Amino acid sequence: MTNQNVIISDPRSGFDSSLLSFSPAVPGPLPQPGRFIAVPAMKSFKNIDSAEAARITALLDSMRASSPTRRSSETENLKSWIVCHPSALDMFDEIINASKGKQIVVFLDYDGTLSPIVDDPDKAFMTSEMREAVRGTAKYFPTAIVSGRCRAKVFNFVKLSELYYAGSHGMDIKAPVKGRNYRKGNNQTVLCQPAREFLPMIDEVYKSLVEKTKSIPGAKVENNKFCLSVHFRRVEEKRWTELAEQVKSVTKEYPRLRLTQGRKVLEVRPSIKWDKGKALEFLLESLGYANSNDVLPIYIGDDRTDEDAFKVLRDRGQGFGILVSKSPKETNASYSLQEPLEVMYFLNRLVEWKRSSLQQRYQRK
Ligand SMILES: O=P(O)(O)OC[C@H]1O[C@H](O[C@H]2O[C@H](CO)[C@@H](O)[C@H](O)[C@H]2O)[C@H](O)[C@@H](O)[C@@H]1O
Repeated sequence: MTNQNVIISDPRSGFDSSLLSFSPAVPGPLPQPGRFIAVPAMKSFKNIDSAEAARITALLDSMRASSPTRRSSETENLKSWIVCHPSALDMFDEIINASKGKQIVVFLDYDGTLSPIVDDPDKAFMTSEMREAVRGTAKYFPTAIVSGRCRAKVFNFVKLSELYYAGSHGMDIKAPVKGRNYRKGNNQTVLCQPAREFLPMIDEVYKSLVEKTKSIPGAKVENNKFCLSVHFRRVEEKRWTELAEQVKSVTKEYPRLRLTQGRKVLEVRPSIKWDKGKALEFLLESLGYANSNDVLPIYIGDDRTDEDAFKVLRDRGQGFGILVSKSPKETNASYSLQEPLEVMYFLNRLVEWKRSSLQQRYQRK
């Protein structure tokens, strides 16, 4: 079916079951009937075929679900979820025990992990207390920020030159110029930009998206250098389908780009096999820990895109993924933290533990 209006249902509503087979590439929150009551059951799509309409619907549903509002009936679900994904604060001693004889390496997502989610992406500042916690962490452990934002923008928020930065979902990686000698005398800037050839295409698509979406109040297109974010957060929900259609009308001309979703955001990015998981592996290798048992990576993130990194850790059987979430989500992470404040507590505990164990070692000498 092409070039005609397609009526498609919410996958949970029971309409049009032929379209239920599409599932997002990454896991989402546990399906809970009745949870999406504000969502219209049917959406009307113009000028796109049914398969495409199903894909857009799935992306939008998945996007809604990644920023859910907690209802009292969900408290029970949360309790049972926590049993499988206990708080990293409660499991702190287990994490420390697992790190015996190993170098802890810390990976931190930015939005929703170090800074709270806010309406205006340009105002997602981290607190100075959080900055001190990250600074302390980097003093004792190699520490990387892994973000969907472009590297320069996330650096402007974090403002710590001693960190590794992987911007654009890991497609732009840089090590601190004066890197610390963790393992192999790494004092050079490591640079990895696997999507370089896409830069002109991304710029072109950015301009088209700005033009196409300018009539939709609240829509915002963010240029993250190797990828783009189209923000839905300040758009009236009844216009989300229209916005998604506009995005699709641009990206369908670029088969080498793909669409993924995050927290009230659609991301346009190159279809290359590179993601936050690959960035984590690249950074471990750069630090001299490829195929090594002497390392314990800890990755903390809140977003769908962080699942790629959680999965790498799970597949390697190494380290811990920690999901920042207040509601139950299907995840490859081992542990959870509820919000950025808890992330800060966790980082401070890591720092305190390391400081006191170094002190004890010094006193024994
Ligand atoms: O990988 P991250 O560091 O988590 O970046 C993912 C996206 O984060 C930002 O958007 C999200 O946070 C905004 C500010 O709180 C919020 O307004 C938006 O709704 C969220 O999706 C950032 O603006 C995007 O470019 C990143 O891709």
